[in-house]
Amino acid sequence: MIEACGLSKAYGDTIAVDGLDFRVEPGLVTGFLGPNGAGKSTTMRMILGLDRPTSGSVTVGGSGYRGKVWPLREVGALLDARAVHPGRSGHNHLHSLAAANGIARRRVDEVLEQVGLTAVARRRVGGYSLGMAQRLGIAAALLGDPGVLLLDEPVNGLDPDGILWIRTLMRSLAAEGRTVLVSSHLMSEMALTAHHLLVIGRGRLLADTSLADLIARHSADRVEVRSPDAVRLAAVLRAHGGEVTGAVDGTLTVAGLGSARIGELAAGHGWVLHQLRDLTASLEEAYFRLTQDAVSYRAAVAA
Ligand SMILES: Nc1ncnc2c1ncn2[C@@H]1O[C@H](COP(=O)(O)OP(=O)(O)OP(=O)(O)O)[C@@H](O)[C@H]1O
Repeated sequence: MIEACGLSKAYGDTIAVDGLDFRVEPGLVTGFLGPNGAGKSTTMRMILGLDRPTSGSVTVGGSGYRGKVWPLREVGALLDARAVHPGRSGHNHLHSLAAANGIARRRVDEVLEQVGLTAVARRRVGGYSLGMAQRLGIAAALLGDPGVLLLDEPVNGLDPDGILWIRTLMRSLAAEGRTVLVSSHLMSEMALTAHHLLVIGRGRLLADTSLADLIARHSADRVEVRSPDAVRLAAVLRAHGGEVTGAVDGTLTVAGLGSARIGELAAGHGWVLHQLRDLTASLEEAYFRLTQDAVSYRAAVAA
C-alpha cells in the first residue's frame, strides 16, 4: 500500500503537488491520470524518495522509501526507460542492480525471459529501440519481486503486442496481491487496465474512484433506442416527457426517461425494439469533463 498525507512539492514559485491525500491499495491496478504538468511524475519521484516533499509525507508499506534496506525488493519502478548507460548490455545493467540489492543472479535471467529480452540481453542498451528499453525498464522494476510497482507511462513505445502484454502483466501482478500504480495518457488503454483511478490536475486530487464509478458519474442520462416504429415511438416518448432526437434512420436518443420506462411504453403499444441501451461515457469523455478546468497547456485550435 502507498499512502500520501498532505503531500506537497513546490519548485520555487511552481506548486507541482498541492496537498495530496490518497491511498493506493494492493490487489488493484490504480491508474494515475492527469494533464501534462499535473504533478504525476513529481508524486512518483516523492514516493521513490528521489524528491523530498515540501510538506506532508508519503509512505510505502508504512515507511518512507529512503529508510528501506533493500528498496528494490519492496518497490519496483519504471520512471525513465532511457535512463540506462547506453554502453552497457541489458544483462549487465540488471546484473549490477541485482548485486547492489542482494538479489539472486538467477532473477536476472528470469526477468529477461519474462519481458522477452533474452535474445538481445548481451547487446548494448544504446542500440535498443524505445520498446526494448521500456521492456528493460520493466524487467528492472520486477527484479526484486517487489510488492509495490510504480510505472510511469509503461506502454510508451510499445507495439500492439507489447501493449497487450503489459496490460496482462499489470493485471496479473495486481491479482497476485501487489500494489500497482501506473500513469498513462492513453485513456482507452487505462479503461482496459485500471480498476481504480487517481486523477490529478494542477497538483490537486480531482478524483479517487473506481473506473466504473467515474464513468457512471460522468455519463449523461441518455438511452439509445432502435425500432421500426421509431417515428410513432418518438411522439409517445415526447408526450411522456422524454427529450428525443433522431428517428430518421430508426434510431432515437432519449433523455429524461429511463430504459425501463421506454421499454414499457413501447410494449404498451405493441411496438418492436431492435435495441435499447443506456449510453455511457467513455473514460476519455469522463476524463475530459473532470479535467477541463485543470489543463495547464492547451494548444490553440486552428481557425
Ligand atoms: N525539477 C523541477 N524543477 C522545476 N519545476 C519542475 C521540476 N519537476 C517538475 N516541475 C514542474 O512541476 C509541475 C509538475 O510536473 P510533473 O512532471 O510532475 O507533471 P506530470 O503530471 O508528470 O506531467 P506529464 O504528463 O507532462 O509528464 C510542472 O509545472 C513542471 O514544470
